Amino acid sequence: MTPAIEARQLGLQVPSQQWSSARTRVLDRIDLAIPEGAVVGLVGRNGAGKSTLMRCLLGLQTPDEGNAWLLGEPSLALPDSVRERLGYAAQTPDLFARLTGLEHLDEMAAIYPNVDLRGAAALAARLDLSLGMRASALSLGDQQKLAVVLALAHDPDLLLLDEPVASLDPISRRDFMRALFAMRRKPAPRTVLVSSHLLSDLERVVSHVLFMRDGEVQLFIEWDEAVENLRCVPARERDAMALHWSAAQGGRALVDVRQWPEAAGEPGLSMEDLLEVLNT
Ligand SMILES: Nc1ncnc2c1ncn2[C@@H]1O[C@H](COP(=O)(O)OP(=O)(O)OP(=O)(O)O)[C@@H](O)[C@H]1O
Repeated sequence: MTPAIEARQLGLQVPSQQWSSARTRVLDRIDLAIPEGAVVGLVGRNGAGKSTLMRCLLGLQTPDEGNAWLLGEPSLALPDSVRERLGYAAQTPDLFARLTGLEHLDEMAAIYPNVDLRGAAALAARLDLSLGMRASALSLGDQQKLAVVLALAHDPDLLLLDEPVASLDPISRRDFMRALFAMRRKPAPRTVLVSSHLLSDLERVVSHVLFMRDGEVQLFIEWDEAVENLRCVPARERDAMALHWSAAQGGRALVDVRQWPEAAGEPGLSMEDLLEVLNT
């Protein structure tokens, strides 16, 4: 089956400093195939390249190496038939300051055939967001909520959300994550790529995790499989059997219990453990 999101050898370099010819690699030959219906948590420290990856996947930024495809079509030449099936909320909400939430939805309804105004209003109400206020009058958290409501309004098959809950209060975050989780239960498979630093929130909703560091994909795995088979264990030295090793906390290794059976008794895996071992 065609992956919902695919990247092959996707690479991007940017100038290291304003007046220098040196270049920094922001995306490092990324290969990726995200199956339809996956809800993928994109995790990495600040500057890992998460937003840049999303923009390249969406064709909003042109990579200087490799290619990407969304729903089987090249990211840099997406036909309208695929654009209509995409939803995207950027890290910084991209709104029209003078328009209210309802006016944003009307604008969308004029472009997209299947905008569900009732569903959008219901989600806004669940998130305690007023759709009658101009975007410029909304708090940053409410602007983020509106961006998410808009990204979901036309019931997209593929949703890319860049830190959608960073400015949300805990109750809105919980409601939003529930809405995201409910999407997985819809009959049609729906694919979601969502970046967040709020790992305990992600743990509840994702089917897969994608860890990035310095523009590279370190790990892409089904979360249930990771929880079942991976453990972080104390290890003073790098062992050939370890998948990753970190010198932090006296040394810790990421191991697979099928190759390292004594790790089976270690405490269960959390995303925080994984991030720490993969990033220190
Ligand atoms: N157009 C650009 N020009 C210069 N540097 C850029 C450009 N685009 C991205 N970068 C750099 O690429 C790196 C990755 O940035 P990106 O925003 O993708 O990271 P991120 O993982 O989303 O970070 P965060 O968690 O802080 O949002 C950063 O060091 C950023 O400064």
